[in-house]
Amino acid sequence: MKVYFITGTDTDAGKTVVTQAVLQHLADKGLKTLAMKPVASGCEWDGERWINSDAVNARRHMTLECDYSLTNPYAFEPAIAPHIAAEEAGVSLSLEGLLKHFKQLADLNPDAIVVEGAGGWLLPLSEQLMMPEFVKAINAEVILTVGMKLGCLNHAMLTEQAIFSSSVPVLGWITNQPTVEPMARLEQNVTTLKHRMATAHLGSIAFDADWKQLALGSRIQLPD
Ligand SMILES: Nc1ncnc2c1ncn2[C@@H]1O[C@H](COP(=O)(O)OP(=O)(O)OP(=O)(O)O)[C@@H](O)[C@H]1O
Ligand SMILES: C[C@H](N)[C@H](N)CCCCCC(=O)O
Ligand SMILES: [Mg+2]
Repeated sequence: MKVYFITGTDTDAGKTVVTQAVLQHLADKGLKTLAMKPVASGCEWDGERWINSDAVNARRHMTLECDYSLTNPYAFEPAIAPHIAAEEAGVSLSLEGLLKHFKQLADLNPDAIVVEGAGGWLLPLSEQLMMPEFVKAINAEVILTVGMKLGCLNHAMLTEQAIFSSSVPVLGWITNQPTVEPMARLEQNVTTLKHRMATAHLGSIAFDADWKQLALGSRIQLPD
């Protein structure tokens, strides 16, 4: 079983778009997939539970089925830093708790699990725990979403270095245009990244207001 962890240069970089593209790419290859958004802040009450739109979207693109609570075991209402949302909700986020839910997904025997982070790479989950510890524990390979805006060169290189420092393998990076107007000199910035990043450019996703309805699997390439 392969595990992909989708991180980004920042919140709003396009991790959810890239998560969709990765799930579609794997489905196009005929693989059995499940999705996980382990910790989500920014949720809506559906009458029974807190629901997060990233998790809902990812679930549309996985090929196996599971209960919502396995995709998104920790869901908090306010769109704030998750460790603060958890503390306010009286929830203690622990590595054991996260791994228990991940194992329930793995027990469904998928070929791949695609996990979307929250925010950027160095995300606190509690006073003791940071997201990279979970990523390492689930033996994930990281895909870095680079949200193409001014400042992204620094953020992309810093993030790649930080992932290396966490001793977690990086598969590569995907460029995403999160705004209708592309950043100035978009192509030159991509060229600079290709020159400066240590890992592979796995694809690029253009802005499209209808991205949720699009087949994005062919926009990226993942090694087998
Ligand atoms: N390629 C794109 N085309 C159209 N809209 C996009 C694209 N990429 C991002 N957006 C828009 O930008 C916003 C942020 O993107 P997204 O939700 O994927 O970010 P994220 O990195 O997943 O953030 P979070 O940390 O909240 O999970 C969304 O509202 C999305 O609709
Ligand atoms: C609410 C937002 N859209 C994300 N889900 C959470 C972003 C957390 C960022 C934490 C930080 O690095 O400051
Ligand atoms: Mg997201």
